[in-house]
Amino acid sequence: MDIAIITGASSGLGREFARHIADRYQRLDEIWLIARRHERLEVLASELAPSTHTALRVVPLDLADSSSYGRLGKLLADAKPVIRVLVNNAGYEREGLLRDMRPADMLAMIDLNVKGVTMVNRVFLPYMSRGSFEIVTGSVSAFAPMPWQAVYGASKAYVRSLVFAIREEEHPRGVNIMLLSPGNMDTEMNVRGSGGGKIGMLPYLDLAGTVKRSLSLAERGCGEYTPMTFYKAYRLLAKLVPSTLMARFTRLNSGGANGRGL
Ligand SMILES: NC(=O)C1=CN([C@@H]2O[C@H](COP(=O)(O)OP(=O)(O)OC[C@H]3O[C@@H](n4cnc5c(N)ncnc54)[C@H](OP(=O)(O)O)[C@@H]3O)[C@@H](O)[C@H]2O)C=CC1
Ligand SMILES: CC(=O)[C@H](N)C(=O)O
Repeated sequence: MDIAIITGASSGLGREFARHIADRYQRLDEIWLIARRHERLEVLASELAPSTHTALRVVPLDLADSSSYGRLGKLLADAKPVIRVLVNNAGYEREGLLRDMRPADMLAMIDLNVKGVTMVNRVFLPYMSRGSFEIVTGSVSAFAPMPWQAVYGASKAYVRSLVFAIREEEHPRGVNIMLLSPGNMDTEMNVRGSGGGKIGMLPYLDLAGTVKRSLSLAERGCGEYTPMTFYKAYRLLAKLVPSTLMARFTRLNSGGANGRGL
């Protein structure tokens, strides 16, 4: 049985990936939609069902919760699928001065963006084989230290390092892993116009275009995709300039520039 799996499918970028995957890979036997909000996933599955022959499986799980990995392992052991497409996308973001942040928010970012993204790989990679590919959603926030997004940025820097390492591990057996590093997207996490910092004034990506291009690049074996010239230039700048200076630059563009600090 050939399947695709999308984490964080209940909204934003993940939901867009689910729509495009259902349309683009009509020969899949199943698409598994994972997130916490069960009803949202059911609505998406019923929206997609009329236009695809692929079965849609709703898998409501909290990927920050360690017990979920065992439950996924059991599902996989029962179904014994070949995972053709994996979109490891679920993520959580809260901003603020680290010394003022709610510990629960900080832990939620670490538990999902670091532990969850890692364990999704551990659980699913053994079921991928030659020709399969994975897209992992990082962020431009990984390129340089981000005051007011210190934990989030660091969690995405972890993702970036993890992806490039396991990409090499998987390359010999023909499984491609691609890091997608988006800039601003108008989703529940980052509703356009809602933030106080200057980061919200930076360009927003087109979700459909980002998803289409990500899928075609990952199919072709690409390792890294940062949409938009603006964010590609920022990636290059962050490579050339020392991190301590970059952090000063990113502070001026963050919530801190407005004294927001949440
Ligand atoms: N929006 C932006 O500007 C940017 C976003 N990103 C990254 O893009 C990815 C997608 O985010 P985006 O679509 O923007 O935001 P959304 O908030 O719209 O989507 C986040 C998704 O992750 C799911 N999720 C959150 N917590 C958990 C959890 N504990 N277990 C399982 N699923 C969870 C949510 O579903 P549910 O609540 O139902 O569990 C939802 O489906 C994230 O990794 C984010 O960090 C990167 C750069 C910029
Ligand atoms: C560009 C951003 O700061 C965004 N909020 C993100 O999630 O990385």
